[in-house]
Amino acid sequence: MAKVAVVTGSGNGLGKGIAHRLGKDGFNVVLNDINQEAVNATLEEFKNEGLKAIAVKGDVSKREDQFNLVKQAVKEFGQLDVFVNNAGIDVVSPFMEIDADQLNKAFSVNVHGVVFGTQAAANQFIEQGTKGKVINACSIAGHESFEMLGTYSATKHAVKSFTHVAAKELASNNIRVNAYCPGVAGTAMWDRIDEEMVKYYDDLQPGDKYKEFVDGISLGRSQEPEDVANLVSFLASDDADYITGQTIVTDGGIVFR
Ligand SMILES: NC(=O)C1=CN([C@@H]2O[C@H](COP(=O)(O)OP(=O)(O)OC[C@H]3O[C@@H](n4cnc5c(N)ncnc54)[C@H](O)[C@@H]3O)[C@@H](O)[C@H]2O)C=CC1
Ligand SMILES: CC(=O)C(C)=O
Repeated sequence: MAKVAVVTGSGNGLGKGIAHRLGKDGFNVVLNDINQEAVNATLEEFKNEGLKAIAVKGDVSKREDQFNLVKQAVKEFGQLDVFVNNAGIDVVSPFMEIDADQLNKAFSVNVHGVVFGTQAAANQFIEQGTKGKVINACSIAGHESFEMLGTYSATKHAVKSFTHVAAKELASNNIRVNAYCPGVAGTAMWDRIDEEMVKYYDDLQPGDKYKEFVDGISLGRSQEPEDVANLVSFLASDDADYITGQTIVTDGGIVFR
C-alpha cells in the first residue's frame, strides 16, 4: 500500500514543491491550505500529472482543523505515514515596533500550528501502531536571529525547541520528529518580506533587500522549492529512520552550524 503524506500550507511555495516531490516519490498526498483557491489549483495540477492527492482546507493554528486534516487523510487513504508542518507566515518589524497583534498572529500559525499538527499526527501514528514521521518547517532564522525578523525568528527558535522535545518524548512510540531549515527562497513570503523591509530605508528600491540576502549565499543563487523538497524527501524516507530531533539547514551556505 502506498504511504500517505500530509503537507500543510501546500497551496503555494515550498509546501507545494515538497508535496509534489513526495507525490513523485510515490506517496498519496494530502494537500492543505487556508487558501481554498490555491489548494484547489494545486490539486488540479497534481491530478493532471497523475499524482494521487486530495485537498483539505484548514487553518493550522486551529487544533480542531489539524485533527480534521488527519481524519480526512485517513478516511481517503486509510493511514498516515508522514506529516509535514510546513505552513508558516512572516512578520517584518523593527524590535521597538513589535506589537501584540504581530506576536499573536505569528506564534499562532508558526508555533501553535506545529504543536497541534504534531499532536494530531502522533495521535494517529500511536493509534495505528506504526512508525511515523513529523517534519517541521524551521528556518535559518531558527538558528540565527535576523534584524527586522525578530518575531519570525523567535517563532522558528520555538519550532526548533518543539522539534527537540517532541523527538525525545515520541521516540518510544517509533515516531521521528525532524525539521528542515531553508535559507532564502523566492516565494511569495520573500516578496512580502522584501516589500516590508525596504519601506524602512529611503535609499532602497523593491527587490533590494531580497538581493542583499541572496548576495550573501555562498553557493551564489537563491533557493528553489526543489532544494528544500530534496531534504524533506530524504527525511520522509526509510533512509532517515535513524535520525530524530534534528533541525537541518539547507541554505546554500548562509549560516554555518
Ligand atoms: N521562503 C523562504 O525563504 C523560507 C521559508 N521558510 C518557511 O517555509 C515555510 C513555507 O514558506 P513559503 O512557501 O516561502 O511561504 P508562502 O507564504 O509562499 O506559502 C505559505 C503557504 O501557507 C499557507 N498558509 C498560511 N497560513 C496558513 C494557515 N494558518 N493554515 C494553513 N495554511 C496557511 C499560505 O496560504 C501559503 O499557501 C514557512 O514555514 C516558512 O516560514 C523558512 C525559511 C526560508
Ligand atoms: C523567510 C526566512 O525564513 C528567511 C530567514 O529568509
